[in-house]
Formats: sequence, structure tokens, C-alpha cells
Amino acid sequence: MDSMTTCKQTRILIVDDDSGAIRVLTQILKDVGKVYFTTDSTQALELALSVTPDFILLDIEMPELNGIDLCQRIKNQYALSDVPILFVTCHTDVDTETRALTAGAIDFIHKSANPVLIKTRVQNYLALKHHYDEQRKLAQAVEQSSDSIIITDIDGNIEYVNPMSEKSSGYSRQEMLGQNPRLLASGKTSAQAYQNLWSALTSGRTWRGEFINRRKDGSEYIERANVSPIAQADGKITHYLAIKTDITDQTLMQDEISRLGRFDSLTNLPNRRQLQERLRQVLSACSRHQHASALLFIDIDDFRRLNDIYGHSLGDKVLTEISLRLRQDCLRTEDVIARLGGDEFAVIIENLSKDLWVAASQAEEVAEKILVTITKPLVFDSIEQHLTASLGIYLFTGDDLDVEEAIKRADATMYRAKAAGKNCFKFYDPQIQRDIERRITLETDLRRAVSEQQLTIFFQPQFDQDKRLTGAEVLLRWEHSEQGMIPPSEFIPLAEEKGLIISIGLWVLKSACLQLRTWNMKPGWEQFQLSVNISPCQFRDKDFVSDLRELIIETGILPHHLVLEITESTVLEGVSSIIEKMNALKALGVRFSMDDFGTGYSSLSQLKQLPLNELKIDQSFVRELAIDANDEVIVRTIIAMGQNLGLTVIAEGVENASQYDKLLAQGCKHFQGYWFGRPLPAEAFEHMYQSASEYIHNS
Ligand SMILES: Nc1nc2c(ncn2[C@@H]2O[C@@H]3COP(=O)(O)O[C@H]4[C@@H](O)[C@H](n5cnc6c(=O)[nH]c(N)nc65)O[C@@H]4COP(=O)(O)O[C@H]3[C@H]2O)c(=O)[nH]1
Repeated sequence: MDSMTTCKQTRILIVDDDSGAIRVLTQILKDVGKVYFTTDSTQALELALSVTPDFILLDIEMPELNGIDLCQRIKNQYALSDVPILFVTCHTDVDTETRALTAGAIDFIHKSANPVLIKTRVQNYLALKHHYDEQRKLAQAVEQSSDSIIITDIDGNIEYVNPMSEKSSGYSRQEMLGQNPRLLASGKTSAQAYQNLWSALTSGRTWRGEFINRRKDGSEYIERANVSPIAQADGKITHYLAIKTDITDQTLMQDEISRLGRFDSLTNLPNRRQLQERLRQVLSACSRHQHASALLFIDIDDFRRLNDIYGHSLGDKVLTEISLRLRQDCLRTEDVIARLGGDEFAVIIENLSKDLWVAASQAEEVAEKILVTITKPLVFDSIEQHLTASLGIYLFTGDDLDVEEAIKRADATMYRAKAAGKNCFKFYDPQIQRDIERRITLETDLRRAVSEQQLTIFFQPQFDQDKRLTGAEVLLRWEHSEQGMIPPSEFIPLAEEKGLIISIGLWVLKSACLQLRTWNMKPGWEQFQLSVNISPCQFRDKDFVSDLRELIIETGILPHHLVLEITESTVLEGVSSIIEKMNALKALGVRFSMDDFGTGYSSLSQLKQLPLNELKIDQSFVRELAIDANDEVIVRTIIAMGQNLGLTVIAEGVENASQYDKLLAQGCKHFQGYWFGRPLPAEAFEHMYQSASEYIHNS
């Protein structure tokens, strides 16, 4: 017998009206457990309830309450219903025995039975009860577990689910029994996880991992699971056991904690830590691709004063609104904006140009937008706020730079902007800063130059192969009051960038037309023509055709004496709409020249579609003509191509006789360049070529 049966806690109750019988039984069972007894069957139930015995021996024939009735009463008590009852009786008839068993007794034994037999039987029943108690405890633990427990057979059919499984999945026990656990699959648990699960189970090991499951109502939940094979004594696997804990809340909490660690709680923008992470990535991407990127530090001017006067809650509203405006009005979705704390924001602008000067003007554009956005009035609690900001811009290409250093530089630059009077931006690089400042001044000056008529046009003569003057190219000049002559290569890109080129270009056209009319009225100058440069954005302007039509009517020029010089970049985007526009202009009578030809990427097929009259060989090919054999081939090809297409070919930048001779030898018939004449103001031009009027081409 096992130790349990001899354990002191085992309590045995004997009920018999015969005290002699009690004595005998007590003697037999004293080693099995502590024996309690009574001869009064009417007291027995009460005694049993207080003792809660592990085993009861009952006599059948007793006065007042017989053993069978007592047995029923005991069985009716919840606390005693599992206690095994053995009848010890003199009865041997089947009827009494049947009634005894029906009343709930486990067995009966004759009073005269051998003591060893009685003792052994009691011990066996106690062992059985112990086993049953253990099983029940286990079953209760599984049923009441706060983990979901699922048992499947070897084919994966569910044989058991505990109440927690029903609760967390939303499926009832009936709905799950017989099903495969994939009933709960959401499709989001990785295939790798399932592979690992089955490889562990088939080799008899436990798998630990996570499932992303789907409840009956469709919602998803995450379970941390231990899935183990259940093996028989011989090692044969008969079942699988899954014990799972719902960790959805825990995961969400972890996500939230990690989100809080990376985002600013007020504005929901990335915080300093995330900015550092992103900056690290951007720096290494910059080193790889050699693109420039910019880090902008933005600090709201005098924000502390606003906080002190109106309180932090208004301050918070202002910061939230500013973060929204920056995101929506100033930045592309791929730009990173972070709040570093207080009134400090930072922006990373990626993938700027490889050319640092172009990158600087791209960053400048964003900085300007930011300044404008922040100065727009904010109204909170009926109070209108007018804010400004100071910006520090650090441009980088990723070479030899760490995150902290980049941050330090942008930060220090922002303080320079503050020191310079706030509401402005500064670049870290002093050379870029100087260039930007010059461009900013230049822009202001250019606007003034337009209104104060500081702009003027010069004319550079064009000749044919017989050195007869055929016309001139109109070239814009800006005589700055302090800086003297500013070259068009400097101010025309600025005018294009700032949208000033439309009005400037129109002014050039008008001045050119007026001059053309004057000259065409002079004897000998009737066929003289003027070429005017047209910027791509000027050409694309929706009013360009109508403006030119009005000019032609207003000035009364002969439109075929006006040549519009466009570049290959004008026709780069949307060829069909460009052709349409060129045809509309052609209908007015004007002619077209393709300027700087050979430097762009126009294909022959594209060229053939354009209603051109002239090709202008770029001066870079002419310059090297005597030195570079390649350029000679290019020039020859352009001339042949132009002639095949029925176009006039003019070479620009002819600086000496040898270039002229070579061009002439290759069939070029029109020329422009310093060797023939430099650009001159109208009066000087007229004076210079008055005497040469007989050379004016009259074809
Ligand atoms: N080295 C050398 N240079 C010569 C020679 N002959 C002429 N040039 C210069 O070459 C440029 C020719 O003009 P472009 O290619 O249309 O190039 C022009 C044109 O793209 C632009 N531009 C000038 N005026 C206007 C204008 O009214 N509107 C527009 N949109 N662009 C203009 O500015 C560019 C530069 O103009 P400029 O400085 O006047 O420079 C002019 C002219 O002075 C030569 O023999 N040697």
C-alpha cells in the first residue's frame, strides 16, 4: 500500500449500534487512519460533517435510523458526497445488498470477514479515492485556469477546451470540439512560426511562441503559447496540449510604451530620439548616394513670454497648431519633422540636389515657407498671436559626420539666426550663407530694378557668309546702381526661380519689338531681324501667345522678323503641348530658333516634329573647333542635319577667323560672336552698323 493509506490525516468514521463491533473494526483499522465512531446513527451525520472523514463504515441494522437511510443522507451532503461508504453487515440477501449499493455505498462486506480482508479493502478504496481526488483537483485547475487550454488528438482535432479558451476566442466548447485549432488562425502568424511548431512537436519537444489569432467576432488577439506533445508511457504521442496566455493588452501596452519613447506626446511628432535614429539613416544614405540633405532647427521666437503671459495650455495649443502647419503646409510626406521639446522643432529634408548650391536654394525655399507659415496669425481663446521663428540650417552630404555633430551644428546655427535679430534663417556654412544672402539682396534689388527700369537690352550682331548683317540677338543687361553690370547668367536663373521672368521677359519682348519696328523703318534695315531669348517658364506661361499677339499688333512689327530662341529644356516636358503652342505662335508669323543646340538631349525624331526655322550651334562646340576633333564632327553633323531639315544653321560664339573659316568650310552660313561684334546698346549698335547698312542681307 502507498504511504497515503497510512497517512495520519486519513480519517475513518465507523457507525454501528454494536460497540463490540466498533471495537473490533477500530482495532483492525488503527494503522490505516484515525478512527472516529458512534453507536447512535441519528448523531452520525452531524459527526460526519464535523470530522469530514475519508472513509465511512456503516452497519445496516440500527435502531431509529438504519444504515441505508443514513447512507442516503450522507450522500445528499455536498461536503460528504464523494466519501466512500462501505457497509459492514450480517445481511447476505441480494435485495439488501442491492438497496445498499443503490443508496450510494461503494461496497459491502460481511461482519465476520477476515480482518485482513476488511483492512485491505478499506485501504484499496482509500487509494482509489485519493487517485480520484487528485484527478478532480487537476481537472479543476485546468477548468479554472486563467490560461486557455486546448487538447487535440494526434490529427489536430480539438478534444478539450477549457472555459478560458471559450472566453478568449468567443467560440463555445461545442463549436470548437472536433475542429482544428486553425479555426482561430488570422493568417498573420508567420509561416516560419508554424514550421517551428511542427518541427518541435514531431520531435517530441515543446514549442514556445506567439500566435496572432482571430476571435469569432473577427477581432484579433495575440496569444503566447506553450504547445507540447502528450506521450504515453511507451513514448507514443497521443495528443497535443496547448496552454496559451492572451497578451494582447500587454503587447499594446509595450507598443504604447515604445511609441511614447519615440514620439512627443503633445504633438504626436517624432521626438529627439527618433530624430537621431532617422538622422543616422539619412547620413548613411547621403554617403552612399552623395545627395545632400538638410537638417533644420526651428525655434519659436519669444515663446517663453507667450507661455508666461497666457499660460501653458495656450502655449500647448500654439505648439500643436504650429506642428500641424509645418507638416501640412511646408513639408513633403517623406520629410521628417520632430519636436525636440519646448518650442524647438527639427526637420530633415532628404534627397536634395547633389550640387550643394542648388541644395542650398532648395533648403532655403523650405526655410522661407516655414517662416511664412509661422508668421501667419494664430487665434486661440479669442486671442490673436503673431509669432516668428529662427532657423538654423545645416546642409550635409554625410561625409565623416556623426549625428550629434550634425545636431550641434544646426542648433548653433539657429542661435546665430536668433542673434541676427530673429525671424530669419542662417546656414551653417559661411560660404553658402554669403551666397544666399547675396541672392536674397539680389532678389530685392532685381525687383527694384524692374520697377525702376534699371534693365536694358543690348544687341549682338548676326552675319551671313558674305559678312552681311542680317539681324541681332537681344541680350538683357542689368546695370546695378552699386555693383555695376550683373551678368544675365546670375540674375536670369534667379528671376526664373522667383517667377519674375514672366514680366521681365515680356518687357524684353516689348522693347525688342519697338526697336525692331524702328529699325525696320530705316532704309536698308527693312529685312533686319531680332532674336529674343524665351525662358522655359515664360514659354509655358498660359498668356504667352495672347501677350505676344497683342505686342505684335501694338508695335506693328512684321512678325517674321522676330525670332524666338528656345532651348532644348523648353521642349523636354510634354512635347505635344509645346508643339501645339509653337504652332499657335507660328500662326502669328514669328519664327523659332533652337538655342544652345547640341547640349541637350533632343532626338532627331523629336526635332523633326518641332516647327523650327533655325538651329543655333552652341558656342562650346565652336570654341573647341580648332582643337577638338570630336567637336568638329559634332559641328559638321549639326550643319548637315539642319540643312537636311531645311533649317538655317547659325554658329554662336565665333571668336576668331580660324573658327569662322572652319565653320564656313563645313557649310555654315550664319554667324554670331565677338569676332563679328560684341553686344551693344541700341544707339551704339545702330551707329556701328549704319555705315555697314549696305551689308544688310536683302534676300
Ligand atoms: N565667350 C563668348 N561669349 C559670347 C560670344 N558671342 C556672344 N557671347 C555671349 O553668349 C551669350 C549668348 O546668349 P545665349 O546663349 O542665348 O545665353 C544667354 C541667354 O540664355 C540668357 N539671356 C540673355 N538675355 C536674355 C533674355 O532677355 N531673356 C532670357 N530668357 N534669357 C536671356 O543669358 C545668357 C547669357 O547671356 P550673355 O551673358 O549676354 O551672353 C551671351 C553673349 O554675350 C563670344 O564670341 N564669346
